[in-house]
Amino acid sequence: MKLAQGIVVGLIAGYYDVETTTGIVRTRARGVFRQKKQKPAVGDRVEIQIDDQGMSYLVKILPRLNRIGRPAVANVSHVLLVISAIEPDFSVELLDRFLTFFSWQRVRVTIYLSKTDLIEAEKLAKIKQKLSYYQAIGYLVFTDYHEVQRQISTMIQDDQIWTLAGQSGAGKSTLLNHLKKDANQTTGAISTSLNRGKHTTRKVELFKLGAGFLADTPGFSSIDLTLIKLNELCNYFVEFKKASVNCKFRGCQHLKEPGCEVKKLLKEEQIMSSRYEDYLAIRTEISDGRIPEYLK
Ligand SMILES: Nc1nc2c(ncn2[C@@H]2O[C@H](COP(=O)(O)OP(=O)(O)OP(=O)(O)O)[C@@H](O)[C@H]2O)c(=O)[nH]1
Ligand SMILES: [Zn+2]
Repeated sequence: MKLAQGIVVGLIAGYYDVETTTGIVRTRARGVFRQKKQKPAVGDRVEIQIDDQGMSYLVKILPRLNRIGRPAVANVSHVLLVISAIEPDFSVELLDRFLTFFSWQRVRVTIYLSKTDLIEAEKLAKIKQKLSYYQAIGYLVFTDYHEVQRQISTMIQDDQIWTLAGQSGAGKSTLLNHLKKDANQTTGAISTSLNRGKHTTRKVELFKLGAGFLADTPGFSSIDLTLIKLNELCNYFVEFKKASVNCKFRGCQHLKEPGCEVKKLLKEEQIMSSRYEDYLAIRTEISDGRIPEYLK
C-alpha cells in the first residue's frame, strides 16, 4: 500500500482525478466522507491511498481555505470577476456585492470589464472613471481581453486556483473560451445544466494556466451575503478597513459614531459615495437575513 498527496483536478461521475508528483491518479472517495457529510471538491488538497491491487482511494481532505461556487471549487485564492459594460448594464452595486463576498471569503479579485466594444465611447469613459476608484483602492482592472490573455499566465502563480465570477450574461464563458484553446463551453444560450435528475454526472475540471490552475466551470453568477456577521461587514470594504485605524472608536461601524474617519473621507469625496450607500444596503440585507427581491 502506498500513500500520496495531490490536488483534485477533475471530478467526473464520482471519480476524483488527483494530480500527484508522479502523474494523475483516478480515485474513488472513501465512504467515510459520506458518513462525515463531507464531499471532496475540485481544488481540494488530498491524501490518496493506492492499495496492492492498484486501486486508488481518496482518504483525506486537507484543511481548506474555502469552498465556493456551483459546482463547488475548493481553495480558490483568486477570482477573475467579469463585469459587463452593457447587456447587462454596468453596475457598481453589483460590483460591490461581489467584492464584498470575495473579501469575506479571502479571495483576491481581478476585475475584467467586458463588452467594451458594444458601448459608446462617452459611456465607456464614465465606467472607466468609476473603475479607476477601484484601482486606487487596490484592485487590478482590465478593460481589454487581449491584455488579460497576455497577462493571465504570469498572474497565476504557485499552484494558485483561479475561477471566474460575474453576473449571468457578463461574458464568463466567452472569456474562458478565449483562455483555453480546446474550449467547449456553451456560450450565449442559457447555461446547460449537467444535472440530470437526482443522479448528477457533473464534470468539473481545473486546467493548467501559468503556474497554477483556472477552474473550467462557468464560475458563479449569484452570491449570498446574508451569512456575513453584521459588525464584521466593515472589514470587507477594503478602503473602510484601511481608514478605520483612524476612527476614534475601535470596532467603529462608520454609522453615527463620533470621530469616524470613513465618514470624514466620505465627506471629502475620497471615499466614493456609492460605496458607502452599498455598505448600508448590504447591512440592511444582513439584518433582514434575506437578499432584496430586486436582486434575485
Ligand atoms: N460584443 C461582445 N459580446 C460579448 C463579449 N463577451 C461576451 N459577449 C456575448 O455575450 C453573451 C453572453 O456571454 P457568455 O460568455 O455566455 O456569458 P456568461 O457570463 O458565461 O453567462 P452565464 O453562463 O449565463 O453565466 C454571448 O452572446 C457572448 O457572445 C464581448 O466582450 N463583446
Ligand atoms: Zn468609522
